[in-house]
Amino acid sequence: MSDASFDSQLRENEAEFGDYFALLKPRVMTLVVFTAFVGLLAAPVAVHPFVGFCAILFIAVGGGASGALNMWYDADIDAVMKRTAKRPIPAGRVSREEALAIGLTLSVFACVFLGLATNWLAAGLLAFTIFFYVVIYTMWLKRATPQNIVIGGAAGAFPPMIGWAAATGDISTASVLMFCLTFLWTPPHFWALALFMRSDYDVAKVPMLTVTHGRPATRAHILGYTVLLAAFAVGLGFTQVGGPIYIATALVLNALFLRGAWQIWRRDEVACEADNFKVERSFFKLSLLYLFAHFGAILVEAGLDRMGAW
Ligand code: HEM
Ligand SMILES: CC(C)=CCC/C(C)=C/CC/C(C)=C/COP(=O)(O)OP(=O)(O)O
Repeated sequence: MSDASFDSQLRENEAEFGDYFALLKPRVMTLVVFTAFVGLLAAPVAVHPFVGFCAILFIAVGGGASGALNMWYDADIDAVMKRTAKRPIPAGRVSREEALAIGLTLSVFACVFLGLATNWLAAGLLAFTIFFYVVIYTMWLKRATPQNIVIGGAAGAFPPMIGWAAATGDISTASVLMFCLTFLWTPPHFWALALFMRSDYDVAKVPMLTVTHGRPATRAHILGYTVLLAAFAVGLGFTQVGGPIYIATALVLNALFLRGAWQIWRRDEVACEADNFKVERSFFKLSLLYLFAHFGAILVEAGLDRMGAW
């Protein structure tokens, strides 16, 4: 990483509150926080609303802190990619040192206060998730292997387990199943984006699958993982996490997701260039709806179970 070149061009412009907030990757973290929220509420124990609120707040702060640390380390990559060039560090509004200080401070704050508000298993899982995203994914795998997001995706899959642990103080089969759902979802989610952003990663020399193995291989990987994900996601409906509403949701969304993956697999470069990756872009958007709806359905099923128990 070229510290000097970045630091010399930093602070050309004054930072505003929005720049510091942007360091926390708030848009991506919405879904991260939602899955943590579902993990917390799906757990079969009653959590005091104030404790639940604090738990979600500290998980959100921890997630945001990991985003700031990611931006601190990846400032060189972000500066050369069109999608990320306007982020606060490459745009020269926040320095790398500030991002590092904010990321570390908020990480410690979030883990300690989550521990105090709930329990130390949840705090330990949050600390491990931040470590995994920042050190294992960002500092190591992202620049080392095209399997970066398959392995690194584990980081994004932990939040429902953290939420569950915050409520119960343990790790159970149900929370591991929620982990697996997000883990299997991450590759199609990300590779769809990589298909229409390939030139960005090319320029930044990030060994994403699209760069190292090309788009046809990436399309085949998307289809393969989507089949695996669909089998798992529908199967989940027949476990303690699922139920009829979840199954109906999963059937519809997995049919749509499989159709999208199939269409992507059959596409050639000419068609992609002609419609500016329309199919890939809508598959990426569908991936967001997909995870949101699955976790939403898990939440509804948990609520119905509780009502049945009353
Ligand atoms: C290693 C795993 C992952 C990678 C590499 C990845 C990568 C990305 C990238 C590059 C974007 C575009 C962001 C931008 O334009 O700034 C994105 C968007 C997004 N990701 Fe992921 N993602 C991963 C896992 C997750 C997980 C686990 C979640 C949630 C549980 C998630 C939720 C989102 C959301 C909500 C967006 C849309 C943000 C927007 O509206 O702009 N991602 N992802
Ligand atoms: C609670 C907690 C600590 C949650 C962390 C959740 C987490 C690891 C989410 C990963 C999602 C994400 C933004 C990946 C981006 O990859 P990238 O960094 O390569 O993307 P970029 O190019 O947009 O920076």
